[in-house]
Amino acid sequence: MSERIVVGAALVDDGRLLAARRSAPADLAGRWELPGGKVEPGETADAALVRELREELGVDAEVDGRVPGEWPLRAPYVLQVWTARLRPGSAPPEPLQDHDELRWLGPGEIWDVHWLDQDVPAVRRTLAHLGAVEGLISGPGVREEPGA
Ligand SMILES: Nc1nc2c([nH]c(=O)n2[C@H]2C[C@H](O)[C@@H](COP(=O)(O)OP(=O)(O)OP(=O)(O)O)O2)c(=O)[nH]1
Repeated sequence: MSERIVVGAALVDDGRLLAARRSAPADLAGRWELPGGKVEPGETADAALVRELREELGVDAEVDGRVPGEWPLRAPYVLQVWTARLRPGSAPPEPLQDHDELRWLGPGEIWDVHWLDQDVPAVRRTLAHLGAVEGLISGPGVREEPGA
């Protein structure tokens, strides 16, 4: 079967990254991820991300660019990450669907949440990308991932 893309948002606001705690399915519930979802047939990745963020979080977001790389999830899915921001006037994110808690993580807090195992390399790469591209997130306050 050909691979199917799951898009995750590195939604950044005021130098903080949004993490979302999954409420389902049972084997993923309680673990933290980048909000997003599956790209539907005929849909572009960035359109899928804007749609998922509206459905899941109730926000009006715009996508900036893709974090280089692709991370395997349960076959046939792979995770791609795009940086995104809230449009002016957007409602603040709320856990409307798929999640039961949200956290804006500052530079020193990124590894305070229990990310899904498969998200850890994607989050690590995202931080490096955000630091390089926008000077966001990374900086003297960033603590190393435990055990990295
Ligand atoms: N959104 C998202 N999903 C992830 C991440 N990491 C990870 O393993 N996944 C998995 C969980 C799900 O099995 C799958 C994405 O499914 P989803 O439930 O978020 O997608 P969706 O909104 O399109 O859901 P659906 O109702 O159409 O199944 O990818 C991540 O960082 N973000």
